[in-house]
Amino acid sequence: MGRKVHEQRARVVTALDHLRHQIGLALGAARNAHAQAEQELAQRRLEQDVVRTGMDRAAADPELAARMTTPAMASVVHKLASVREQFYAEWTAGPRRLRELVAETAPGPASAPAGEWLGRVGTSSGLTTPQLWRIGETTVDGSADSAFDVAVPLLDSSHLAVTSAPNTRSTVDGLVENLLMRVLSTFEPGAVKIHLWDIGQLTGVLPNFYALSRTSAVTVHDPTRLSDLLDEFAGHIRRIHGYTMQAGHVSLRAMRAATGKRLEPWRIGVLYGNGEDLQPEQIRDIKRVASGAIEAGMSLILVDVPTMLDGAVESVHVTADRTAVTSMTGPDLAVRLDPPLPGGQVATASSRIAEALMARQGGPRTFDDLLPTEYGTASSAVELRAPVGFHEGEPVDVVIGDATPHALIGGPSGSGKTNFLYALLGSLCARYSPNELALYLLDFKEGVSFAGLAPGRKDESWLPHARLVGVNVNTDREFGLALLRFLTDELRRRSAAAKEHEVTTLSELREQDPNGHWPRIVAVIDEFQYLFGERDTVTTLATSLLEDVARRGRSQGIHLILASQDIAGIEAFWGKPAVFEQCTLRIAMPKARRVLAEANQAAVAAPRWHAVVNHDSGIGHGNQLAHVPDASSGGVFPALQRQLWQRYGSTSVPRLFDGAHAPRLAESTAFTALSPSDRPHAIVGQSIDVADVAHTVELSTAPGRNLAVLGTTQRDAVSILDSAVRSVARQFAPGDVEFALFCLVDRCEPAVTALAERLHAEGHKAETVTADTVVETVTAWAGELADGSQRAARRIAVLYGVDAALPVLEAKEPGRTSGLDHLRTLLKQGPARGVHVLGWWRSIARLKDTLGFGGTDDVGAWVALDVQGNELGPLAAGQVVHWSPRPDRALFFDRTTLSSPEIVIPFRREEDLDD
Ligand SMILES: Nc1ncnc2c1ncn2[C@@H]1O[C@H](COP(=O)(O)OP(=O)(O)OP(=O)(O)O)[C@@H](O)[C@H]1O
Repeated sequence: MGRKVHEQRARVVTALDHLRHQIGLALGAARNAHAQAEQELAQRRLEQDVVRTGMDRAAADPELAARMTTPAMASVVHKLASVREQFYAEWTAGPRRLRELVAETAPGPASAPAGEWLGRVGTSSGLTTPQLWRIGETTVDGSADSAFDVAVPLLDSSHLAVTSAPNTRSTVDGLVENLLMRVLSTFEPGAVKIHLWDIGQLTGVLPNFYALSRTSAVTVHDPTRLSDLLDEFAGHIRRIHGYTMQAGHVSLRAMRAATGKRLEPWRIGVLYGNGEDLQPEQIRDIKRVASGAIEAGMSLILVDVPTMLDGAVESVHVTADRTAVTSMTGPDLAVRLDPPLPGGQVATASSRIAEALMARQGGPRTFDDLLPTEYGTASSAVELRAPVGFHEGEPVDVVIGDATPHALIGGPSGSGKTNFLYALLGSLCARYSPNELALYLLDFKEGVSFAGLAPGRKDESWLPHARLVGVNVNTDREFGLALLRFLTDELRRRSAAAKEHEVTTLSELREQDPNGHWPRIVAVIDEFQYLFGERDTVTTLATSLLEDVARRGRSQGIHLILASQDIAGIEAFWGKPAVFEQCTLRIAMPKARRVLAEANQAAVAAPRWHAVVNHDSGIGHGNQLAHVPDASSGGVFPALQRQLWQRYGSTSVPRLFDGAHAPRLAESTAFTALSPSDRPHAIVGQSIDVADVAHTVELSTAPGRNLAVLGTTQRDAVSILDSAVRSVARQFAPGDVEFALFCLVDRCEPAVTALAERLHAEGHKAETVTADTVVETVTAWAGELADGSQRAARRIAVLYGVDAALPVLEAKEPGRTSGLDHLRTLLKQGPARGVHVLGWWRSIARLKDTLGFGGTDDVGAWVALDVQGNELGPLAAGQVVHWSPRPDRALFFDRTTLSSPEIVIPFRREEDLDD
């Protein structure tokens, strides 16, 4: 038993010894591995520390030097030395390559030393821009040989954020001035606009730019008005973005490349903060502007404005005098900034660029500068586009088309509205032929502002594009209605044609119907608020017609230009927002109010002879300021008109409607066009209409085909009878008509005699009847009606002052029918037998007396002079008649042709013209 136990124990002890040995071995191996790992770690740490510090600096550092000289670290030191050797062997070419790169992408003033360019005016037209702009240099190993340029991207590429250590403002200013001067000296003047804003300074931001700040190249903004500057930038971005996208380009740069034209200047906004946070909304606006700016050719340089911009932005942190670190070169390289440019030389260079810019923009432009070299070559199929003025030497266009179908022009009296209209009309008419553009011009102002566009006494020429010129229509609001009616008729005609050709727009119609005559129509209504001047049916009708034209005109190429003294004009729109909203083109003359959007104050600040042209319904970002050349002083417009007239003049003459001018029968188309007819019409007076037409009464055989002239105004009454008789006479050969002129009022005798002589001269039979023979004549004429025989000739009885003869006519002799009864017979039965009465009654009561109980049916047509509307109702089928008598106008009603009475202008007899 004892031996067995002993053997067992010995086995255990042996096993344990073996185990201990094994553990000892394992532990020894682990210790070794650990020691090796620690050494490797120390080597890697040393390697890292040396790389971070740099070999040379590490050797000078006691702690690092001690570590490096440890024998265990020899391999590390050796490796680093060989890597460094190899790197420097390659790097010797590095600075050269970088220098070449900068020279290539930052040519000329963008990187060259100032002595080579400072003071010279740039020449690049700005189709492309340098990609980098030098700000300084740096070196990796401190040696001059390995120095290379440090340059930053800016235009079309990036924003720049500059931050500064305390007391480095002069270095920062030097950096910014240097950069801006390189940019300004690269391009021809005007290609870059710089906006300076400094939270702490009203003036004195970059004072060496003073000369440029008097031009549009540099604008210094009020420190309290950052939001205005940001709004302005946002407006430019929206506008530029709008038109580049519309033309199918993603950015201004892409559009420039595609079109080969520099359409806009680059804009650089330099914002100096003070390192403290701006207001949250200002930060938000800066970020918003920054995010869309690059595509619109705008870059921001933010100095000590603590914000992170999205997208492309490079940074420069000025650490000490002329020293900075930049995002281009990384945190390890200290950049030596270029020395500030000599202040005097910068000021001189600024003056030179400013002078060159002013010379380039030219002095005040003239009307001739608005005109193209070749006239009449533009097509209006898509739109009308013409410059109307200039801004900093560049033309400012007005576009009338799909997006801006109608225009509203406002400005106080004398602010140049009429001049603007002339500039616009001249610029348009020189570009578009009368086949492309037709004008309808109406001026409600007293005066004759458009009269020169129609043929006149002084000048035989006219504006060939003008189809209608209406002047002095301030009391003839109906003429405005007539124009609007004409335009709605034209709308209808055009939409019918469009339907027929299965198209919807004018440009498509013109494509489908190339031989059709489809000019764009522009109707100008100056002082249009007169249309809405009273609470009456004219206003109601004008409103609905105007809304119709405004809504539907766009697609049919019918455009309105409404001009007014601001307040009055805008108030006229109250309750008619449709028209106002459709006028997306707004033109505000200086001091115009309410024409632009409420918050848009551009017109307040606009200088004299300028206009704010806004194609965005008056919203601020659409503002384009334009100096409008003088187009209205003597001889300027007429010179163009004469050239255009010589070119196109043989086309039809525009109609001139002059409300202050009494029309003459002999000059009226309605009269001159008359020829013999078996359906004679008596002309009563000129219509208030777009076409040169007259109101007439057909003298047919229907009952009631007689005419009554009512009122006391002898001159007009005589004129109306005169034109009625002369027009009838013109429609008959001698012998086919007979006239009896009843002179019942002595004062009419000269007129009656003159008319009789005229009729005789024309070969007509015309007897003169006086108060003494009136009864005898009507009795004879009535007798002839009664005997039933049909006369070959028509007979016209013309009675001047029937009321004066009533006592004689009413006189009754026993057993005989009175003269009055015979007259009644003539009125009642005459028309059916070719006998008509044209009579003048000086009061309605006397007319009623004449007609007796038979009612008014026998007078189917009447003309009222100084008679109030309410007296006329019974003569107009009981309708309410709105009529307040006014000089030289009359109210006409013919129940067979008119639904309600209309205004006529009596023709003036030649004998009365010198009144
Ligand atoms: N751009 C301009 N350059 C030079 N003179 C101008 C210019 N614009 C207007 N004028 C002159 O100023 C005067 C008033 O201009 P205009 O008649 O165009 O003003 P308006 O606004 O139409 O005034 P109103 O409503 O009283 O007729 C005219 O004598 C005109 O010749």
